Amino acid sequence: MGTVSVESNAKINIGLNVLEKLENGYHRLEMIMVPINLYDRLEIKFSGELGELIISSNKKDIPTGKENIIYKIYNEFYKKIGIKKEKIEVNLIKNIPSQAGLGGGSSDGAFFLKELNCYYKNILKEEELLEIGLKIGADIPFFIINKPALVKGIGEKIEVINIIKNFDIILIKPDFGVSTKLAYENVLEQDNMKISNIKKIIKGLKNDNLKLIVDNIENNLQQNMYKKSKDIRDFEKKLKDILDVRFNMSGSGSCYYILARKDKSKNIELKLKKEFPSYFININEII
Ligand SMILES: C[C@@](CO)(OP(=O)(O)O)[C@H](O)COP(=O)(O)OP(=O)(O)OC[C@H]1O[C@@H](n2ccc(N)nc2=O)[C@H](O)[C@@H]1O
Ligand SMILES: Nc1ncnc2c1ncn2[C@@H]1O[C@H](COP(=O)(O)OP(=O)(O)O)[C@@H](O)[C@H]1O
Repeated sequence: MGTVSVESNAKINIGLNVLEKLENGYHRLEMIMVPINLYDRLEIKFSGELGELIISSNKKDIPTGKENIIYKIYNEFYKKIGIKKEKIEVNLIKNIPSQAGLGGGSSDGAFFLKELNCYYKNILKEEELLEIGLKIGADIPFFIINKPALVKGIGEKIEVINIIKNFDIILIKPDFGVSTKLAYENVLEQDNMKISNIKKIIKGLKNDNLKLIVDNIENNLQQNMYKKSKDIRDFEKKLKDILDVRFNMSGSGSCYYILARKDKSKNIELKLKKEFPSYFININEII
């Protein structure tokens, strides 16, 4: 019984290598993922009586039925613990852009799962939560751990890394989204794909060497989408014309980010706001 309010944060991928395609159609990856201070909010009301999940949201383009990741988590959780479902109302305040490569849906799902488990007195262990998460979305396990990490497998092998968080993350997003499925399609058939040197990125993160990080970031899904999508090519050209710093796509996009020291990020923000006011999202940090 009662209502809780939970913030679910976004993430960015700092480097993303697609290594091989697996039997189940998913791809084996090697990437760095970091949680950032950009949040959705879940207002969760436990009724104390049997029933179903009712989702409402401030954003009309978000599904509020069984398509919502939160609904999938709800069904899977009760199936796992083997008790009748409780009527729960979730009001989802979306602030993380959708189809952006920021993990918004996956994060909502992961934080709802952690809250459900907490409501049932931590009936499931972390590895059981990770198992449920992975069944529903490859990015969900990361948000259950929710720390800077080297992530492998399809997204389930998570090795937390201690890093120095001493730079800003400037987020920019065009006015279109990217389907994750499309970003993965034929990615391994592209030739001269540049890959991230993940070891050097980790070294840069551990030693606060921003140049070493930035110089070694590549994203295979970005390169795949660049080949497939004129919209992506046009967007990158616009950024290249006004920026003299590297920018990279997060995950399957369409959000891009620039990593910059705090004394530089304000100037970049002003330049972006002047040239493309609708693209600028925020200056964020790793949390
Ligand atoms: C690309 C990444 C990088 O962090 O994040 P986003 O850009 O979505 O935030 C993730 O791999 C996305 O994870 P997630 O968004 O949970 O993917 P899912 O819903 O599980 O899968 C959507 C589709 O993406 C493809 N997929 C996803 C993960 C993976 N390792 N290999 C894949 O091939 C599959 O075609 C799958 O059907
Ligand atoms: N809680 C949710 N928040 C956002 N999108 C959701 C949610 N549940 C399901 N979706 C669907 O998942 C798709 C991808 O959402 P999202 O995870 O935000 O993108 P990305 O995986 O690129 O970060 C959206 O098109 C949306 O229809």
